Amino acid sequence: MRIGNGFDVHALVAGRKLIIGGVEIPHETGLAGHSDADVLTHAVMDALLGAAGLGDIGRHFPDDDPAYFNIDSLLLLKQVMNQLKQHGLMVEYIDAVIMAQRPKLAPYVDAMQQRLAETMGISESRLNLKATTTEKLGFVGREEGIAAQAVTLLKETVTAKAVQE
Ligand SMILES: Nc1ccn([C@@H]2O[C@H](COP(=O)(O)O)[C@@H](O)[C@H]2O)c(=O)n1
Ligand SMILES: C[C@@]1(CO)OP(=O)(O)OP(=O)(O)OC[C@H]1O
Repeated sequence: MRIGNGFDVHALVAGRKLIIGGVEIPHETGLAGHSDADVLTHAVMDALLGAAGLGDIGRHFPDDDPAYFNIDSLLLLKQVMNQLKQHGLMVEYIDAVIMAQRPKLAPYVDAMQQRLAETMGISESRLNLKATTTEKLGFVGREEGIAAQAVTLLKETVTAKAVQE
């Protein structure tokens, strides 16, 4: 088993879409970034890459590369899953929390879970998503940004074990 954690923050600004976990959420502000700024998907990717010993998303998808301008982060997540497969790694479990003062995310959590699980090719039972406010404290509480944190366990497939031995 291998453990990984990922953390990401994006600023809330006017004139951008709010996309979290691949789901577009109606809101008066959205997340700023070079990509679609899907803060949850970024945290999940960083957790997966960390557990695989493959660095971080900035190393794989540089934020000055025009190829990633406004890109759908789910496409990047698919690429991360391909990397895991090549290294003989499978997702055992992912648990993640989104920190947002507003909007209320509970109505969208099931849809995010479906989108992420489908993109990763894993059962929804291997993924748990949560949301919390920060009780109006800090940059999240002032609605200046949204943060997300993910923890994952990866297991080695039989092929990977054979290569190691
Ligand atoms: N943006 C958010 C934040 C929280 N929730 C849900 O509300 C519950 C209580 O949040 P507290 O920060 O007051 O602990 C939390 O467990 C979430 O279910 C939400 O939907 N959207
Ligand atoms: C995926 C990338 C690609 O530019 O997305 P960004 O929107 O720049 O977001 P950030 O989390 O700051 O860095 C990760 C980048 O690799």
